Formats: sequence, C-alpha cells, structure tokens
Amino acid sequence: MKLRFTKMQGAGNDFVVLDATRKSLALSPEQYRALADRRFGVGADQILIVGPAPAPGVDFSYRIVNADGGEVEQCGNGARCFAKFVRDHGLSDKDAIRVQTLSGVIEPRLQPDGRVTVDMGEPVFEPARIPFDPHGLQARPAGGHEQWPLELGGTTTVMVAVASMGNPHAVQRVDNVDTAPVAEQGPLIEAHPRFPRRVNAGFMQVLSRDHIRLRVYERGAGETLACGTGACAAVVIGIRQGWLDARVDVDTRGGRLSIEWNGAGTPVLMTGPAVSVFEGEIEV
Ligand SMILES: N[C@H](CCC[C@H](N)C(=O)O)C(=O)O
Repeated sequence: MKLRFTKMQGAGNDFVVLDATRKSLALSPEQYRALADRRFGVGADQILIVGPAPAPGVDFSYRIVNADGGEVEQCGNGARCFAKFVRDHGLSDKDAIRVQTLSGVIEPRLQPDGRVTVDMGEPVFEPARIPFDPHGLQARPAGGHEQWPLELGGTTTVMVAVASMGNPHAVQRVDNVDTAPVAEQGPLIEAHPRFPRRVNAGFMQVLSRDHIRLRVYERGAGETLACGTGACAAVVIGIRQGWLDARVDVDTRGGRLSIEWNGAGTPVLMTGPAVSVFEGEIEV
C-alpha cells in the first residue's frame, strides 16, 4: 500500500502523521513498526492517525501508535503536532481544535508565536486507575502525596510516584538527569509487573520551584528526546510532593515545554513547539 505521510516533531519527539480524515486506514502492528523503523522505514517514536469527527461537538479523532506497534491512549507532543497538521493541510481553520483520543477529548490551541497549548485534562493518581498494583507495598510518606518503593531486581529499589494523563507514568526524582540510569532502569520500570499495561518511566531533576529537567524512557518507544504527557505527569507529581509551583518550565533533551496545573479539579495545560519536517510517500 502506498502511503502519503507528514514527518513532524514536537521538542524532538518525532512522528509519522497519516491523514485518515477522508479514507479510513487500517494498518497492522507490523506495518506501523515498519513505518517507525529508523533504518528500513521513515523512523518515528509514534505514528499519529488523524481521523474524522466521531461525534458532534468534536472536530477530529486522533489515534496514537508507539514504535513497537501498540496503540496507546494519549500523546502530548503528538497533540500539538496534530493541531499544526490539520491547520497546515487545510482540514480546519480553527485556533482551538477539539479532538477525541482513546483517553477522552483534549483541546489543542494554536498560539500566535507558533507554539501550541493543549488542555490535557485532569491528572489521575489513584493506583487502580494508572493502572498500578501497590499490593504489599508501604507508601512513603503515607497520605496523598505517596511514593512507592519499586524493586527492580538485585538490590535496587527506586521510589516512584505514579500518575496518569490518560497514559501511565512512574516518575522518580534524581539529582542529575545527565547521570541518571535511564538506559538501565527505564526498561525495568517500563515492563515492571506492578504496571499491568506497562508504564512510561520519568526521571526528574528539580532545579527550582518553576524549573525542572526531565528524561523519559517511554513505553513502547524507549528513551525519547521529549515526552509531553511525561512532562505533565512529572510536574503534577512535583506539585503534589511540594517541590514545585503551579507553572513549571520543563527542559527535555529536545526542547522546552511549559506546564501549568492549579491543583485537583483543574486541567493540566501544556505549551510547546510543533514542527513539520517533511512530506513523503512510502510503500508499506
Ligand atoms: N509512549 C507513550 C505514548 C506517547 C507519549 C509521548 N510521546 C507524549 O508526548 O506524551 C505511552 O505508551 O503511553
């Protein structure tokens, strides 16, 4: 099958974007993996499939498939690229675009400076809704801002806090993201049995109450240069732990994301770049 695609990136998290607004697309996990392959295909962390409005009151749908071929619930950097894609391709002239994802409706808004702000909805912290199985673990400190001891085998136990932005995140605070054991611990956390749907593993360095550095070993993609939902998860966790204020700049290896959260009952707002790199055609 010949496919037209747009290659995009948001803070270095890169995507193959497919337009399924006029004609539905049903690719297999193998075909998605082939598209994402950085040697034999286009290369991407995720594939984004833009579809028509599934219901009144929503402008589009948008599906996300990780490089490993698995479909997932949400993608923050992808949401910004989605919004730029539909504007660049004349599919919408709106500034604020309501889009249905597997984890609900989100609303990216194109800003005059070219960045995109996304209302990512409210974070979730209850373990069962992450999902995370804390059975037999003692949270520290007990109470609303708990961290959990996660055994990684051998003598290594790390303290993680968990959150969902529609997709699951386990975040640990580290002294320096440059020396954090992302390559060693990332895969162990991602596939840890206490996360029945696996998990994105975040490593957060707190520089000040409004500035952090972050690396994320993503579920189904490995370490990416940036993770939008990971930045949201790290900030809301940092706010609950008392380390951060409501507005935080998140420096990732691929660029800066700005996150705002004003506490329980309010949505997380994420602002960052969205860039089209090239258009192409490929046989899959
Ligand atoms: N790997 C993620 C999906 C992509 C999220 C990330 N690229 C973002 O910008 O939020 C997961 O399996 O939940």
